[in-house]
Amino acid sequence: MKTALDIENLFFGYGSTGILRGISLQLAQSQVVSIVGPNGSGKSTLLKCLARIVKPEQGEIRLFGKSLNAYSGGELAKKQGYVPQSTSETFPLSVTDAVLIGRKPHMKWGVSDRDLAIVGHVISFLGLEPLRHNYLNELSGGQRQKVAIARALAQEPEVLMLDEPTSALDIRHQLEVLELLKDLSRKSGSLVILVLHDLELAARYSDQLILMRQGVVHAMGKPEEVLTADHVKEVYGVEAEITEGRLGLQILALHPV
Ligand SMILES: Nc1ncnc2c1ncn2[C@@H]1O[C@H](COP(=O)(O)OP(=O)(O)OP(=O)(O)O)[C@@H](O)[C@H]1O
Repeated sequence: MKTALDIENLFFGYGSTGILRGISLQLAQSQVVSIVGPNGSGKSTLLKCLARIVKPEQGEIRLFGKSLNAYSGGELAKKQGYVPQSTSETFPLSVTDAVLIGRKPHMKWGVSDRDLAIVGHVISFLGLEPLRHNYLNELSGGQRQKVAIARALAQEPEVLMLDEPTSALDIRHQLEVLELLKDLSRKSGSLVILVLHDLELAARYSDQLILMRQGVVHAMGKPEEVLTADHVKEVYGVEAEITEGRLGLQILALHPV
């Protein structure tokens, strides 16, 4: 499988505080990769570096073989999409218009029939049809989160990054969104990178996990290789029993160590 992202010896800090400390990864297309790890371990910061929201102090990120810095804003927006952790957008913008913004990198002279078709498709795919004329400020937190995901999907990026995309969703919508993202990676060959806290859902829907601890990659690989009782203890400081369940790994967190 073709490498989509190649990250080499990445360092980043806010001010003088080092946050990411020498991260190297190669991520191929057509898969779901989830970044997991405790609060403050640098998951969102890593995603922000990959989305070029913040600039690493040291190291190199290559997207399809080309330095991330060498992409123009327009080129980058066609290749990758990013959904931040929380979206507090309350502009007086309808759901349809908000999703249509995702098509902007592809528009030439205006909105095409194809743009409208993609927007309509994504809206119905995410079950937002009944809300399509509603304004963002009339939506619940979970509905707004779905609109942010819909916009990123409408962008049709080859690399889609989502920071805790299911944090505001109920269990049914969590499953729906994660199924949809997995499907996208399979059908369109996209690389989907998620930051997730729920280890069981991460294991179930991801091809690979990146387990972070204090700004470094503690372990990376298939979910069953990464989510071992030893790793959970080392990284989260929790004694856990991990078993193979019907739908994937089941993690019973016993007590802090
Ligand atoms: N804008 C900022 N300015 C200064 N420090 C920051 C900023 N954003 C994050 N940090 C710090 O960087 C560290 C890593 O934060 P980051 O958000 O990447 O962690 P995370 O693993 O995503 O955490 P969480 O699971 O709590 O969302 C934390 O110690 C945080 O306090």
